[in-house]
This record gives sequence, C-alpha cells and structure tokens, in this order.
Amino acid sequence: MTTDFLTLSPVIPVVVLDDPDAAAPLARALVDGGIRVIELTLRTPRALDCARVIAEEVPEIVLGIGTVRSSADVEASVAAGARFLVSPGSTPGVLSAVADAGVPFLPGVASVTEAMVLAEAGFLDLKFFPAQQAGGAPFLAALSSPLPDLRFCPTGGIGIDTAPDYLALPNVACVGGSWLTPKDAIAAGDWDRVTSLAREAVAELA
Ligand SMILES: O=C(O)C(=O)C[C@H](O)[C@H](O)COP(=O)(O)O
Repeated sequence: MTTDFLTLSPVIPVVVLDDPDAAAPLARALVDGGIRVIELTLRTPRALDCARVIAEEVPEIVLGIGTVRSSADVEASVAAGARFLVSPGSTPGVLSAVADAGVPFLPGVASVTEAMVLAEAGFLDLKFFPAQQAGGAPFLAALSSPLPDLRFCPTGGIGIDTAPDYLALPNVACVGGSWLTPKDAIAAGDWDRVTSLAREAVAELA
C-alpha cells in the first residue's frame, strides 16, 4: 500500500487535540504554513471527533491517526476518516487489524530486530520511536548499509534544530514532531503561531 504521505512534507506534525472546535482552524493553520499532512494522536477522549472534523472540513491535509494500539483503534480511526495509521510500536493485534484496514500503516520500531521482523511482514516504511532517546540519527545512519531497503520517519524528541541531522540520511523520508503545534498555542487558539512554525519548518527543512 502506498506510503506517499511520507514525502508530502519534511515533517509530519504530531498533534494532541481534544477540542473539535479547534480541529479545523489548527489543520488550516498547518496548510497555510505549507504542511500537507498531519498525525492526530488518539491520546485524548475526543481525538476521534477532532479527526472527523479535519477529514470533513480540511480535506486538503492528508489525515493520519497515531497512537493506534488495538484493533478497535484501527476500526475507529478508519471510520473517522484516517488516510493512514501510525503506532508507536507494533503488536500482533494491531498488525493483524491493519491488514484489512484499507489504509497504509506506519508501525513503530526502536531496534534492529523489530525493523527486520516488520520488513519480513512487508513493512518497509517504519516509524523510529522514540528517536532521540533510542539512538538518534547515528542509530539510523548505522542501519542504512545492512538494511538499505528500509525507510524511516524518526519521531520523538526532534525539533527544528535536530531534524536536519535525520533528513540528511538516505534512509529517512521525513521526521515527525510535535513542535509545530505547541500545547499553549493550541490552548490559546494562536493559529498564526502554528502557521509561522510550519512555514519555518518548510523553509528550513524542505
Ligand atoms: O503518540 C504516539 O503515537 C507517539 O508515537 C508519540 C509521538 O510520536 C511523540 O510523542 C512525538 O514526539 P515529540 O515530538 O517529542 O512530542
């Protein structure tokens, strides 16, 4: 299944949102800043409501749903309009549920064996999480010779300052990070700040 969403923007914003009224303005603020993809995490009670709003009102951003941890999460995310799914890890339950989901899945890995097991199962595009804590860019650089067919979206602890270290690697498609959508900016409805963080990321990392 195509994982084109990995090359839409140099960074996939990882977003924690619980207010459906904020969902469309936030997604539009990212689009205004040049970002065309979003990973909305299932970390809040109303995350799925937020996802439905984005899918309906801001179709120009490719909506992914992250923190998918169960087959119920997979079903609910696809029903809410997710065009791809992301998990911080990969369990047998999630892997069997995504097989019938009809949308691409980006499973999380933090070790060589996990990456090889997922490659055997056909997943060549992987989330490396938690990137900074699990070895950072040097870890991924070391994988590019023995596992050249694997491609990563490192996420976790990455900011505008460390993203270039990853993006310079041949096996990195894009990075993920929450720095484009700070909690205080969301709480204040400061969409101009989100747009300017997005614009800065696109300008510096593209
Ligand atoms: O929620 C998930 O499914 C995750 O995998 C975790 C997120 O990707 C990271 O929490 C983002 O990392 P930061 O950019 O350091 O905030």
